[in-house]
Amino acid sequence: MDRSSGEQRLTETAGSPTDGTTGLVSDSRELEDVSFGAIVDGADGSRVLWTTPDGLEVVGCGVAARATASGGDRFDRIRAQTDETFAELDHDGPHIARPRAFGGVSFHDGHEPAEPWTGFDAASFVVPRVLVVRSDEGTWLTAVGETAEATADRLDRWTDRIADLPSMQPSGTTPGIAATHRPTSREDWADQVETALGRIDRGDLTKVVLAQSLSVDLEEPIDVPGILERLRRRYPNCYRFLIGRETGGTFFGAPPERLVSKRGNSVETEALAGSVPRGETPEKDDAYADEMRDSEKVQHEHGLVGEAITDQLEPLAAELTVEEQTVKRLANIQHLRTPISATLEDDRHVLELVEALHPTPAVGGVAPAAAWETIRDVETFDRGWYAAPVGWFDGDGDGEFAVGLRSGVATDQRVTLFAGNGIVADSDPDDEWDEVQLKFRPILDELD
Ligand SMILES: C=C(O[C@H]1C=CC=C(C(=O)O)[C@@H]1O)C(=O)O
Repeated sequence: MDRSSGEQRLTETAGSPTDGTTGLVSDSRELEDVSFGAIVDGADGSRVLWTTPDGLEVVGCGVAARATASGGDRFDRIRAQTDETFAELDHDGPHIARPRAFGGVSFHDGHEPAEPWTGFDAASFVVPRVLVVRSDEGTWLTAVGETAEATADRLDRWTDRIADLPSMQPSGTTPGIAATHRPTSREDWADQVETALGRIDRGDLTKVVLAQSLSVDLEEPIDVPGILERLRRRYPNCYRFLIGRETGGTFFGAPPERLVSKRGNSVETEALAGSVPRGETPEKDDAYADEMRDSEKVQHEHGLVGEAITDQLEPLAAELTVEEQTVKRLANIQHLRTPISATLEDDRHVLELVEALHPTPAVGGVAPAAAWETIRDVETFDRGWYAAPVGWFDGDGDGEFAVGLRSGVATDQRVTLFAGNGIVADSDPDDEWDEVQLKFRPILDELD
């Protein structure tokens, strides 16, 4: 371990990240099992964690290459930078352990990083210097450096550091809540929903997702890896992510919703919209689920999401399948879910699909421009990276993105949480308020 500072921190600061014009070398080594929480917990500087409901887990530390962009062409600009990085990157190791770029984009393309989003540009990805990947193909350590020697040296140092870490990381204790602040009061919310309903009534739009933020002052510094470990146990069928910046905060969450995954020409996505609580007994649980399935309002709200996704994918797909609707049950809430898969007509980068799909009406609305305008007009906080794509891609343009929901951005002793709900013609402000509060719960419950 690097103990030069006197602390047992895993720093990865040597050298400056490449801008894509100098080549990189990466190499991998198989590891015994290791606590991913302990790696992230011990890391200083840039760190990422990504886990999927189907069992892929990745942590990354340091920055071998970085791509940032803002404005309407941010996706193209990220691609241009990372295409160059990956073209110059020579990987020696199994495919599962290949270097990947992790990051995300902001909900609005005009985003400017300001508190609590300091450090989070409108689009930003890093290829970490060190990656640890766990899947059914084993656990692998990958190091990335400017030369074969630097990479081999990094691989040796990190093998030793990781061997010193505990193989089980305690999942920690809650930090305690000192105070909460709501930029959106109940009255503000009722007004915002009424404004949206007025626009829906006028025919400007049919659906808009309105959101709220909730700032929480903590009694102790937050332990984000510990919270994510506890969320793993309580929400096993959700993604989990953490994006920590050298300066600025840590964005993290446990989203239930896949935006898109792409491997070769196979694409998987889903419509996830419509919410009811869990029942206290199996009978009440089923009754809520039936109520959601039978609700014309919820089916309308859900159907708009499926239609928008298929409209976006159809021009790119040789084949498109909309599967049967199901109910996705999480520990505290149930959602309507329709899986959608496609075979692409031509070779595409996953970022092209992300750009085409974001924002789906599960977080934006229909028509998109009118929904966007309504969100900008009525919301009283900065969405930042909330409800926006977060995930990874590789040098082949394959990758996976979740929607950054059930999420928050943390700085030392403050965390700002976000949650929203779809508003359609029959929405009632009080019911919508209650559903939004349910969506704060996954992280809020881990704070106190
Ligand atoms: C906007 C959120 O949830 C979306 C995903 C599932 C169900 C939703 C709903 O019922 O409105 C939302 O579309 C959020 O969690 O902040």
